[in-house]
Amino acid sequence: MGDEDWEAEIVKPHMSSYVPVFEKDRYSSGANGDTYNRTPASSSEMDDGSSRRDHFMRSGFASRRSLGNRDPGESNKRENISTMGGFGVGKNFGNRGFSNSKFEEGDSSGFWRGFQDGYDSEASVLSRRGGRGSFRGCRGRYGLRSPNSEYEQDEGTQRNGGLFGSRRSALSGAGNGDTYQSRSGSGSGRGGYKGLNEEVITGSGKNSWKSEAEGGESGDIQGPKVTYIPPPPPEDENSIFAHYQTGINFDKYDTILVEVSGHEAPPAILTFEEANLCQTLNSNIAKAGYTKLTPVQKYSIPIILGGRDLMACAQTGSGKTAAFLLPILAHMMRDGITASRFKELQEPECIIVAPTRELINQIYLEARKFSFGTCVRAVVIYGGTQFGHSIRQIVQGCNILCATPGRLMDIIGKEKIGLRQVKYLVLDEADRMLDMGFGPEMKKLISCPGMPSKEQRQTLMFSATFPEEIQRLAGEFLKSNYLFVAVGQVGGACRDVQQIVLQVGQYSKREKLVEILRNIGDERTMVFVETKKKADFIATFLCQEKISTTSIHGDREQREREQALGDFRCGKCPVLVATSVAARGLDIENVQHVINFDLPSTIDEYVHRIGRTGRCGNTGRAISFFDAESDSHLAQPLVKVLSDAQQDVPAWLEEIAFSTYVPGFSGSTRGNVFASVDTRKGKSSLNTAGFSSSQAPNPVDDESWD
Ligand SMILES: Nc1ncnc2c1ncn2[C@@H]1O[C@H](COP(=O)(O)OP(=O)(O)OP(=O)(O)O)[C@@H](O)[C@H]1O
Repeated sequence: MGDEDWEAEIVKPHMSSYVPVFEKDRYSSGANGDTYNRTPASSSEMDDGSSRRDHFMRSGFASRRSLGNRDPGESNKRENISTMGGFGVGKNFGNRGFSNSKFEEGDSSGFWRGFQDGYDSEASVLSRRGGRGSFRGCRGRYGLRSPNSEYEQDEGTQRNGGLFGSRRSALSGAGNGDTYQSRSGSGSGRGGYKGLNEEVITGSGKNSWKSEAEGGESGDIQGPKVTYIPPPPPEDENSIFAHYQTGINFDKYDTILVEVSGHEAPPAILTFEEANLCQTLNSNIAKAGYTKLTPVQKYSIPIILGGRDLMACAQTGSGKTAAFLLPILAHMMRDGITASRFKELQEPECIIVAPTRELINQIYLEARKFSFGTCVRAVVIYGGTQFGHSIRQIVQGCNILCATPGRLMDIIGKEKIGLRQVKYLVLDEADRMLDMGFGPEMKKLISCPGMPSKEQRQTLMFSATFPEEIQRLAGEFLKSNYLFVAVGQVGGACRDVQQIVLQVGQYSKREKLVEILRNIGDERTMVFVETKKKADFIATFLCQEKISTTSIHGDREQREREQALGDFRCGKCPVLVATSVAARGLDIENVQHVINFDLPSTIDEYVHRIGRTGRCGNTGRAISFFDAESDSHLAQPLVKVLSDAQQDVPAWLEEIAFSTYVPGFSGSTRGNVFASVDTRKGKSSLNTAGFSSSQAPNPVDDESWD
């Protein structure tokens, strides 16, 4: 089958908005590509299976402390993969996929294999390239990713920036054309490097964060100008307050154990009335359909109202957004905020940052909802949209600025935002915001001229996962007496999600996926894959199978991303194929199923992904395809997550976990199943409001896992 035939064969009868572009050039670029040699992650130091199992059991497999350990040996091994691959034998996608096989052919020799090989080749090529992305490692100690991941490719490019070097500087300085964006085309085609999950990274030198603005969004790397202007948010009250129903398990939230650590935590509140919010806020809360506080709200609201810094960790879908928005708005109302008006330089009182465009937009809509009828004006700005549009939104007035990091830094560089008035800095998905991807940007933000010091502002961090390393980094942003709220287990999966893990080899995945989706029928389903190309491929494949599907990933234009999300939300396309860009935060009504076609590289991402279902007391189901060849490093943490969420653990998964178990590592690497609670421990005082209570300080050691 020639290239033309291939293009003709992709029939899209059920595609609405999703129009993948299969450019032959893109897929034949693997001519010199090298194979990524998947390395089984079992690297136990023990030879004998039974003694390994004994040791495994003795070492307390069921205890968090042992389970959380990631094998550094494995980490090293995985780090080296790209290097190995770099000298491996190349396979050409074009030859194997297009020329020799038809799309419908068997998995082992057909397109699928060709796609995989071509894809892997490309990843290897990227990771080998000199200068920018020459060596890829794990995300510090807490970010193992397979080398073929979208994230990893980006990460490799930014790695030269060093742990807290400038992501942008690192990208822009090299000046060679051998960049990710030069390959990936559409979504990042405006010339900027599309960093991590979402941002366009441009610029050069020490003031590189100014360049997106000054260079008309393309900075010093040439590319088309971004002209996309997102549609305005709904104006009618019904749409603003549209919400979905809490589920049958909403009341069970009350039984979740909550721990607050840090000194002099204010007592939790049990009702909205106790929060003493102003009438307008109360009315908005009622219109939003909130009658009862969720646990994270019960604890966080009084803490924030009391002016304290906060790090809060609560399960996915349990209302963290309102937990910070409501008290911030209450403060603003109480302090008598001045109504926004047109000014060239706006000085917002609150800045909220989140890692992805869709998520920050969602937070903005929530802020707009809760501030309805007040003089507080929320504004959202994010990459992939016309820069001038962002500026126009801001100059009209801005009390709460919701932004993705890249666009925020650019707008600050353009001097449209002054930071002197900032009283609240919120990092949603804070562990993501502080990791090596966005950490440098966040550090720059807090050291920008005018930004009040941490003593003078209130800093709030929220996530469902909080690795210990990240908690330690967070200290730089927070006052030393910050409070730590842990609802349930830090990093634990939501119990309302039924988790099923199936052992499926990579060449059987498509067939299994179709089988499952046919059984599911029209129920909304998110299918997660590891790479952008695979997202395109699987979406196309499903459409060809007559399953209405759309896709979202970082190579799609922002317009397409929003259209895809819209089509999924309204049910026009009940299947959304997504990369990690959609793993965190997205709150979409009626997502009944999450399918991990590819498991993510870290257990945290798994927790976030499956949290797209089973939200707000509703139930959901997550099915994960576990490929023993590539996913064995996840076996241990997966067993832990499953058992802690009281899910069935397949015997075969336990076996793999046994066989890959390596004793003797302390629980502090990113492979941890969970971070412990508050890394400061020893200052712990549990809540006094009825869930559990203990004033006894805990020693700072691994025992804090329990
Ligand atoms: N007290 C409440 N009563 C009813 N619904 C609520 C309440 N609090 C939040 N919700 C709703 O629950 C849903 C999930 O909330 P939210 O998106 O804030 O969760 P989250 O904890 O931030 O999740 P994630 O970890 O995935 O980001 C939203 O639709 C929100 O409007």
